[in-house]
Amino acid sequence: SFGKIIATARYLPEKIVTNDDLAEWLDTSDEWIQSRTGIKQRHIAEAENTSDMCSQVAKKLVDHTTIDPLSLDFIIVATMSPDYTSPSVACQVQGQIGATQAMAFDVTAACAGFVYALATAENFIRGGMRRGIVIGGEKTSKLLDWHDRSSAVLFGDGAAGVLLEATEEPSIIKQMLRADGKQSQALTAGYHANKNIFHEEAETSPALTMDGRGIWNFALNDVTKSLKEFVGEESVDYYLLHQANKRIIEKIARKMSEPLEKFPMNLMNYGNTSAASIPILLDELVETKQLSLNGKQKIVLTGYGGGLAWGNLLIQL
Ligand SMILES: O=C(O)C1CCN(c2ccc(-c3cc(CO)ccc3Cl)cn2)CC1
Repeated sequence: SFGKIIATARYLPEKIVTNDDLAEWLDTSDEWIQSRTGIKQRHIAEAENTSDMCSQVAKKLVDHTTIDPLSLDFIIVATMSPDYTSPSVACQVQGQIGATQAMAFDVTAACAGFVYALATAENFIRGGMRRGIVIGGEKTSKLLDWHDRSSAVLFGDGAAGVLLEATEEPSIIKQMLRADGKQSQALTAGYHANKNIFHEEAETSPALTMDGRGIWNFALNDVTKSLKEFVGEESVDYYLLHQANKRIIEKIARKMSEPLEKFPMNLMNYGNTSAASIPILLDELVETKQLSLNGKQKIVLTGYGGGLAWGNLLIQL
């Protein structure tokens, strides 16, 4: 069997923080942020943690499809901002929705996480599993240095995901997963103090660090080159790229010699939601009926970011 996306759902925390809000304590401006990133606002979770947002997504997927949670074989959550290292967010979600027959684990691949997780789920279905949930969820706001204007303005919180079911026709027809660990320091977050009773290491800040230039070049070179090879002569209706930066997406569209209309963007409303960015965009496109889950349209999902990791999926919806 093959996996088919049966339903999509998203959850954004209520609080909206605008560029002007950030300018109240950061030396930045709405003009700078919008012109350089395309971002106008972002949602920031307050009391809710990553597992709470992911559980909301799982609840929506179960409620909208009226499936029995006990019929779920797997729950996979892609996140770089888990509540804990143990238990996984996926296990927390599994408990919240009572899907006690499902195996559950997290995937850590930063902004490529959802693509890695969906490819992993497809492989489980090809291996015999029948139904599962794949979620990308982030609360990067708890990892940021909120006084570093170069990174604090870029990120937002949120979660979104899909319900995947076994069918006879292939839908996720091609996958490519890549990594370049030599550039692992280009985006770091959540470093755990490396100390125990026997060894003390100089304290390193756990705050997110980003080599913007390094990731920018990686996106325009490695990611774009892979995307060109991956797509080949396929005719693609929509490219759902990780929503990191408006100018990057425009440059990739040009390098692909494809019209910008094929590269929908919602980063202006959410900022960079890391592993949640692609499923949030997918759910919005389904909601506005630009995409329908009836097997006609061909889309490509492209995640790229910390690791460095990146990946492409070609899906006939
Ligand atoms: O000065 C400027 O114009 C700055 C230059 C640096 N910028 C960047 C650089 C890299 C990213 C980025 C981040 C991730 C992590 O999810 C993944 C993919 C990308 Cl391409 C986002 N913004 C912001 C505007």
